[in-house]
Amino acid sequence: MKLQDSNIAFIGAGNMTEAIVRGLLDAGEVEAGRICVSDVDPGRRALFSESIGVEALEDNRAAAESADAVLLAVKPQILGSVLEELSGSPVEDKLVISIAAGVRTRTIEEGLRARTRVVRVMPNTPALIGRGAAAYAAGRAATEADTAFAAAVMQSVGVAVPMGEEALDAVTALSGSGPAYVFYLLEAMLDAAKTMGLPDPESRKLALATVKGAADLMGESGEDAAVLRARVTSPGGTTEAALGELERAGVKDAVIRAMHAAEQRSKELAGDG
Ligand SMILES: NC(=O)C1=CN([C@@H]2O[C@H](COP(=O)(O)OP(=O)(O)OC[C@H]3O[C@@H](n4cnc5c(N)ncnc54)[C@H](OP(=O)(O)O)[C@@H]3O)[C@@H](O)[C@H]2O)C=CC1
Ligand SMILES: O=C(O)[C@@H]1CCC=N1
Repeated sequence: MKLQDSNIAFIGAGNMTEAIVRGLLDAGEVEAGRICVSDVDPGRRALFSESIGVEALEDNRAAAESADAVLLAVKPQILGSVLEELSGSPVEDKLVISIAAGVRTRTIEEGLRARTRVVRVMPNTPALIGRGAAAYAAGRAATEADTAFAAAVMQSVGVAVPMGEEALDAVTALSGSGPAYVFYLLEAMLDAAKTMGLPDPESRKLALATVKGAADLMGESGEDAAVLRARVTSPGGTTEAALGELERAGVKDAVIRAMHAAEQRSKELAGDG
């Protein structure tokens, strides 16, 4: 099954579906006519049909039945009811890709059929601009072609790496939730810049270039974060003063605790926390 020749249905047309669909369309990987979404919210359906230009239905079964691959993108807490709705339909014989945090491929197989081909993916929202980071793992009945298809969807909106399913809770904590940690840091940096009297548009430009530049420097140099941090930190200088505050406030430990909390929450959403 080739990505360009396939019809994809997204069940749940929320933030993550919007990021992936807009990312796929912008990348020119899939024609709008091959994408259908379904959602309970008329406002979301209107956004997809009117602004994004793809079919948007209220009926999950109808959306899924006309597709070659069905991407489950509702909240983990309501995935069970959506699986009930889809069970006994032709969806059970299609490739099912789930992006729901925590929910195991086995749970989806049990909700549909043991031989339903399931691939679980953990994406993130920068997929919207083709800069997503995703990891994926195959269920018991998924073929290599199925895994390749899910990988192709995610690679067309960013980087995608295969992982054992047992790693996906940790991946969720790292890259699934990760953009929020960076936005949190940016919020704080920009709040501080404002209190120092810096003008908004310039602060935003400088802060974004700093975060992107630091990430790219680490990627291109291949150096560890600690080495690059040391190169910024002149003895007795400004960075040392700043990092001292971060250390005293226990920020590094808090980030570590935050990621463990996200991983734990992913396990709880799976029902085995
Ligand atoms: N946002 C992110 O960064 C990431 C999200 N994910 C996963 O993606 C999934 C979706 O997350 P996200 O897009 O943020 O969530 P959203 O809440 O933005 O989107 C879910 C959408 O599904 C709708 N919905 C609710 N019930 C049904 C139903 N029975 N049938 C069809 N649609 C329904 C919701 O409507 P309403 O709001 O009215 O309930 C909402 O529009 C989650 O499982 C999450 O774990 C994974 C990685 C990253
Ligand atoms: O917060 C969440 O549960 C989802 C999964 C990863 C990012 N957003």
